[in-house]
Amino acid sequence: SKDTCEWPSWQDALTTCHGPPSTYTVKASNGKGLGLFSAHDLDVGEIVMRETPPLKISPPEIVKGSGYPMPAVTKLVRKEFDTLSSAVQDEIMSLTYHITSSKEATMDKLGIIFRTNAYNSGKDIGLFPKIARINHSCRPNASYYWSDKLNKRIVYATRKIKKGEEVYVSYIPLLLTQEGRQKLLDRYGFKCSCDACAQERAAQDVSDERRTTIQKAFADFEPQLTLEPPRTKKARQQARKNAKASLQLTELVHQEGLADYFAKAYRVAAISHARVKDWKVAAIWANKGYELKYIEDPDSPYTMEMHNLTSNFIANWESELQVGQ
Ligand SMILES: C[S@@+](CC[C@H](N)C(=O)[O-])C[C@H]1O[C@@H](n2cnc3c(N)ncnc32)[C@H](O)[C@@H]1O
Repeated sequence: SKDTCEWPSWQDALTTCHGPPSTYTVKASNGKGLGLFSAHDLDVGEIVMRETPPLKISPPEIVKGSGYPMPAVTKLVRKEFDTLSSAVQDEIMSLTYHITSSKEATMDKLGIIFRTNAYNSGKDIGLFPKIARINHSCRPNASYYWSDKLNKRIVYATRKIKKGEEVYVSYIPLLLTQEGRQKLLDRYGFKCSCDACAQERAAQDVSDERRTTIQKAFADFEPQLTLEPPRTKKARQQARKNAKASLQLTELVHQEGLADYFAKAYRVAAISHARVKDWKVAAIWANKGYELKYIEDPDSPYTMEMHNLTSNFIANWESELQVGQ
């Protein structure tokens, strides 16, 4: 029997196939080499795939200004690679890679494959040959995180994904203009042709403007995200302004479809409303943030923070209702 069964015919195959249905297929993606496609409809938070890295290294020290030293990384990777089965070795050697200079053409291809496809995974750097087939989008429909506990990288839907739709993650921070994003993607050796980058000029300008505004708003909010109540009249006025602006921020993030930043915006809205003692609205946003983060990792510090804030705000809201009775 196979480990997984092909979707959508897995139901017919149930009598002969004892593995779970496969949740994705890998096939050609227009202009992007191979890509990963969902084999069925996925809701927000549903898992696309989970993968244990067959190859992991504990990285050497970073050289200031130039990152990890390639010769040392390659040596470590080669040592681990030699212990793998030939099937896994072949899978790794079939991954795409990007050479950044003519000097690199003579270097060990394995090191370059590792650089193009590996991810930080806790204290180590790991290679995930299946996840490595996921292409980049500047408006992705999936995200991933590393679970130390499971020793797996987990890819999950951040927006609804239809059966047959390509799954995308982001390789870079997304709160940049199209030009800024392309500069970062140059390192990966491709011109991005995702939905967000392929828009016509006018729509592109609107999108650039939104991302720049969102970036600035997050930075401006950062020092004000404390639960300390405002003491002076001026500070109270500012806090009221902030509460309003936080709703505009969540709206902008939604308009731009940047699901990776939803939870961050909800946190800003929750804390900003708590500072003006609007406990009801604060509790609603904190709970929305909690639900999103719970999907990703029930035990992460962010999830815990949102859980504590939600219960805190609800308690305040309830005591306010009792006083009002
Ligand atoms: C980690 S691999 C992703 C899987 C790859 N398409 C393959 O065939 O193995 C990264 C490479 O995929 C291609 N790629 C990923 N996202 C892309 C995009 N949005 N537009 C064009 N090419 C893309 C680039 O060649 C990039 O170097």
